[in-house]
Amino acid sequence: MGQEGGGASGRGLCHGPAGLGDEDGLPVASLGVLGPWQQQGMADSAQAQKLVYLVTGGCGFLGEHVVRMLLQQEPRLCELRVFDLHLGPWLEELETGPVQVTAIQGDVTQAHEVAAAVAGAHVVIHTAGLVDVFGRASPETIHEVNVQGTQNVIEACVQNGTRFLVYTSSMEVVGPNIKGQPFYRGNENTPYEAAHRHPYPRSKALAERLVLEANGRKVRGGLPLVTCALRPTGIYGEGHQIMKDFYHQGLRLGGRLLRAIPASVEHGRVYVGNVAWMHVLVARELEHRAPLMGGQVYFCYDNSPYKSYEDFNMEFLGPCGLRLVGSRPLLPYWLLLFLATLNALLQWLLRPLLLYAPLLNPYTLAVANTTFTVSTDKALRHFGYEPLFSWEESRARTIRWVQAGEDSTQ
Ligand SMILES: NC(=O)c1ccc[n+]([C@@H]2O[C@H](COP(=O)([O-])OP(=O)(O)OC[C@H]3O[C@@H](n4cnc5c(N)ncnc54)[C@H](O)[C@@H]3O)[C@@H](O)[C@H]2O)c1
Ligand SMILES: CC(C)CCC[C@@H](C)[C@H]1CC[C@H]2[C@@H]3[C@H](O)C=C4C[C@@H](O)CC[C@]4(C)[C@H]3CC[C@]12C
Repeated sequence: MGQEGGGASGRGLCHGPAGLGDEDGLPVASLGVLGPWQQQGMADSAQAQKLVYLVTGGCGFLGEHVVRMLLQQEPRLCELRVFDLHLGPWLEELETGPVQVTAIQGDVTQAHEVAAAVAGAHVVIHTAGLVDVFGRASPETIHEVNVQGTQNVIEACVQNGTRFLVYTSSMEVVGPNIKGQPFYRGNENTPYEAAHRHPYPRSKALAERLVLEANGRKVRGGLPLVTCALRPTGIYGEGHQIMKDFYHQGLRLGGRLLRAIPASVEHGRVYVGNVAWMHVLVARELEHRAPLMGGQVYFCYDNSPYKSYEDFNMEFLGPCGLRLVGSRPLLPYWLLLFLATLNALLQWLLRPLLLYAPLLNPYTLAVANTTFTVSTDKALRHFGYEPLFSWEESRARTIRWVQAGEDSTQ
């Protein structure tokens, strides 16, 4: 991918918020996008292309879906900036088209890099984050990326006159909490004691609070910032690495996975395409419904069935040839907890020598073993959200992706 110095190219075509100028300083690469079908859609639209969007973490699992969804579903898009620590090779596949796609390699912990990327953007969708519940990164690093990174994004919006900020939060901002209390098909108003010890949910909760408290702050030019936060449950779909890990583990075990969690424990899941669609809709509607939506949180939901983590995975892994052995957990809970604790101890002991970060640890066991599901229509009431993909389609797409055996989401 070619890289350019200086400000993001293509901005001359789009007008920044309140006519603010751009800043220089980041390595960027401009990529035209949109297939012919999308271009047709644009031609049909009477709306002028004028908006500049920035997606942080745009090369991650969710971020890539948000980027592709914006290109398909946001006809007013003029420039789409994709900001990530690691730019994905798939960006290169995007062809020249009416929307300018600008790839920006940058780090959210570096305030000047974020400010340069935000300059001239109308809307920021902040999905970048360090998703680590396995002890791969230090608590300090998780805090720096998730909390300081989010603060940098907010300040960049304020400095640059960018008025609309959508933050990808997480269900873990609420729970499961350290007491392992169930949250059964709750909504945004369901009382629940949100108490965290783990660095990841703690960082997401702090970052979410920063975003919500920033709602109403005056940005450059004097208008108020409008923010909101989306809280996905466990996301699945094309690009979901943990699903692939379970698939390969099952293949290694001769086509079997061993049940560890009771089937009665419900774990909330949502299809990545619907999460992306919800981000696009929120970003679009924030301007018109600022008094209603500003400072609000929304769980991300769709029609995926309520099941245990393992039973849900079998909806995809079953058709790929795997079998879940046991109608009840094959190991007693106390033994699983012992193994999880042993893993944590080994991680700590081995840390000076190597990184030992298995999927099973006391925290992941608690999350998988505690009912946490949502049932709400807040997003429908506030901004007309309905899932774009049915459960059948979400399932079929995910199965196709697991079977394809590649890492691309397409
Ligand atoms: N995966 C889930 O089930 C889930 C559920 C709820 C919420 N979320 C949230 O959704 C967001 C995206 O998660 P994901 O599952 O796509 O994770 P991911 O790791 O696939 O994507 C995160 C992206 O952020 C980028 N990033 C990390 N540190 C960065 C930095 N310092 N500067 C710039 N970019 C950086 C990564 O390179 C990556 O591309 C995260 O904020 C996460 O907390 C994820
Ligand atoms: C006990 C073992 C059999 C299974 C271990 C599974 C474990 C790795 C899974 C279970 C639940 C998963 C989390 C859940 O889906 C929701 C989220 C929220 C999101 O913000 C980040 C990812 C995360 C924590 C999932 C990580 C993997 C978990 C813990």
